[in-house]
Formats: sequence, structure tokens, C-alpha cells
Amino acid sequence: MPAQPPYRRVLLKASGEALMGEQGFGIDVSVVDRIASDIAEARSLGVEVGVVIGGGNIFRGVAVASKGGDRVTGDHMGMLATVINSLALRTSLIKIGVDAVVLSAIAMPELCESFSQRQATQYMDAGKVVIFAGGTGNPFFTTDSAAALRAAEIGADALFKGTQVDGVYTADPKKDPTATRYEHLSHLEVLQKGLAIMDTAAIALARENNIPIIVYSIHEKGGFGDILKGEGRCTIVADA
Ligand SMILES: Nc1ncnc2c1ncn2[C@@H]1O[C@H](COP(=O)(O)OP(=O)(O)OP(=O)(O)O)[C@@H](O)[C@H]1O
Ligand SMILES: O=c1ccn([C@@H]2O[C@H](COP(=O)(O)O)[C@@H](O)[C@H]2O)c(=O)[nH]1
Repeated sequence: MPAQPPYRRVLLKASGEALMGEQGFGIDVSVVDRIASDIAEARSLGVEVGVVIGGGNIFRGVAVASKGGDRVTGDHMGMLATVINSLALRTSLIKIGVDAVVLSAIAMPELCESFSQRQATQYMDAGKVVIFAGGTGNPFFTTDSAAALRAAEIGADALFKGTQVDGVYTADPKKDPTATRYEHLSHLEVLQKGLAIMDTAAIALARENNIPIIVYSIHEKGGFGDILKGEGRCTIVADA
């Protein structure tokens, strides 16, 4: 009998960029299926899971702004990208028998339900995986901030950031090969040291609401479940 994870309810922020696999753009269904199976494992451990997926595999608003385009329209396009990814994940979850629902911050009733905190918590209490699409619904934010916001709203015990790297490093490990990984650090240390693993708004919101952030590699099959069981490789960001 596996040990009961210390978390009852978590919010998983899944990297959008990871979904493109080796393709360089868009959705590699085999990657989405694998992330769905990791979520299924978490559910089988008795953990309630909410999910926010990024949109970096399809579109980021800053890409438009950097070429002189309209940032707000670019951000709207980025939020739509997160809806596409969310629908893909829902499909993969349902395919393997995991009850899942998409709630979008931007109303699009033909595709999915609209977000409300009340509906989200009701679905989570009922054991559904709730996928929060459309980010915060506002431009100038990211899905990291949306993840911290939804984590606070659903009363999550932890925010899991499944990303391209296996933790928080002294510098971006993709740019600095001498960077070393932290095992633990506080929210304040992440902010003070300017560690760019998540945007500062997300870290600050998690800190204010006393939500630990666990950073791990989403590329590691079974990595989510391993950490829930206290076994995986990650960095834990939490105040003492
Ligand atoms: N101090 C740091 N420690 C670890 N990673 C860092 C650090 N500074 C920058 N990074 C970079 O941050 C990246 C994660 O950023 P980001 O949230 O944009 O990616 P993502 O998880 O793929 O999200 P998205 O959903 O937007 O695609 C890592 O891949 C890493 O290269
Ligand atoms: O609350 C939000 C969340 C996201 N956006 C836009 O979507 C893209 C994709 O999200 P990532 O977090 O970068 O994966 C983001 O770059 C923004 O353009 C937003 O406007 N508001």
C-alpha cells in the first residue's frame, strides 16, 4: 500500500512549450497523453488535481509586441492558445477514463464551461480533474500567475510547476552550465535573487497565500507521482 501523499489537493502548472515535443510548434499528442497518464497516477494516489497549461507551444503575446504589434491582441491570442491545449489535455484524460472538465476564463460556451470558483471547487470535490483554460482572462499576465491565482482560489496545498528543467537553479541552467540546483528555498529568496523560474507576480501571490511551489521536470515520465510520493527530483519553494 503506497504512503498517502502529504497533499490533498494540488494545482499543476504544465508547460505549454513541453507539449510540442520535438516538433518545434503545436501539439505532439503522445506528449499530452503522457502528461495525462501522470495526472491519472496522481488521481490514483487520492490527490485532487487542478491544471493550468501554458500556451508557449503555440503563441505568446510578447512575440507580437516585440515585432511592433499590439500586445493586448497578442495576449488574447496567447490565452486562446491555452484553451486549445486545455481541450487537448481533456481529450487525453477522458480517453484513459479520467473524468475531466475545462473551465475557461474567457467565455466560449460551445467549447467548454466558463470559470467560476464555486463550480471549480464543486467539480474538484467530486473528484474531477479541472483544467483551467484562458489564463487569468486578462492581458499582461502569464499562465504562471493564472496557476498561482487558481491554486489560491481552489485552496490547493501546493502548486506544482512542471517545466523544462528539474528545479530552480542559481541561474538559468539553459544559459549557464555552471548553475547549480537548489533543494529548498523560500518564496522571498526567489524574489530577492531574481530567479526567473516563474514571474514575480506568481511567486508573490503564492507567498501571500502560503502556497508551496514545487518545480520539477514535466519531461520525466511519472515525475509528478514520484514527487507526490516524496521520491522525485525537484526544488521546493516554501517559507519555513
Ligand atoms: N533560476 C532558474 N532556474 C531554473 N530555470 C530557470 C531559471 N531562470 C530561468 N529559467 C528558465 O525558465 C524556464 C521556465 O520558464 P517558463 O515558465 O517560461 O517555461 P514553461 O514552463 O515551458 O512555460 P510555458 O507554459 O510558458 O511554456 C526554464 O526552462 C529555464 O530555462
Ligand atoms: O493570464 C494570462 C495568461 C496568458 N496570457 C497570454 O498567453 C500566453 C501564453 O501563456 P504562457 O504563460 O506564456 O505560456 C502568454 O504569453 C500571454 O500572451 C495572458 O495574456 N494572460
